[in-house]
Amino acid sequence: MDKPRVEAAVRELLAAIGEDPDRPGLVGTPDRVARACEEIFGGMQEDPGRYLRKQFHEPGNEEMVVVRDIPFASMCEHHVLPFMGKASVCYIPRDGRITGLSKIARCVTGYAHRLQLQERLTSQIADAMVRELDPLGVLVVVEAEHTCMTIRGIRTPGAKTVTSAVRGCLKTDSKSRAEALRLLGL
Ligand SMILES: Nc1nc2c(ncn2[C@@H]2O[C@H](COP(=O)(O)OP(=O)(O)OP(=O)(O)O)[C@@H](O)[C@H]2O)c(=O)[nH]1
Ligand SMILES: [Zn+2]
Repeated sequence: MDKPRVEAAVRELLAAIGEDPDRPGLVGTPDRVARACEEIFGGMQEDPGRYLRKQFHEPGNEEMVVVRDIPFASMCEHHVLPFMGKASVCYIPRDGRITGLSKIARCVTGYAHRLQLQERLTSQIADAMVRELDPLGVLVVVEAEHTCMTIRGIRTPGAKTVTSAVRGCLKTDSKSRAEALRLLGL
């Protein structure tokens, strides 16, 4: 990220909305916003799938694993406003190829820290699981509230968007999928 350029843009935005960027309350704002951007968009400079490379081998284990309700905050690419919610990831390892549980949450956070669409965020998490673990199946469910729908526009606070991405046997085997959805509490 080009921090000086972000700072200049924020200063310009403040002026454009009719503010005085030099008033005492705002002098530090471009720097603060730029630092916030480094954090909020930090996932653009990394491959969040890399976290999943921390793996363990539990030979023969092909039992379902669920990490549920991982909180995240992301930014919608249409309005550059936050959308927040939780992601749940279910997978069935292939011959005991498992990853660290926290690494799944780190992967979610990494992809969330980009300008996103909820649908893309959901697919990217599922595809990273497939790429890094070659599991038998993956199901990702993301539920979020978009502030572009709550603080502006249609103004429907409480409206939730739910997206899913399904790969492998969880797509083809309805019994396994039903079990996954049960473990996800859906
Ligand atoms: N599919 C999808 N749409 C999103 C997401 N985040 C925001 N949106 C939508 O993007 C759309 C952009 O529509 P536009 O008509 O171009 O923008 P707008 O005039 O600000 O639309 P309104 O929000 O309806 O006022 C809106 O319907 C948003 O609700 C997302 O993650 N996925
Ligand atoms: Zn939006």
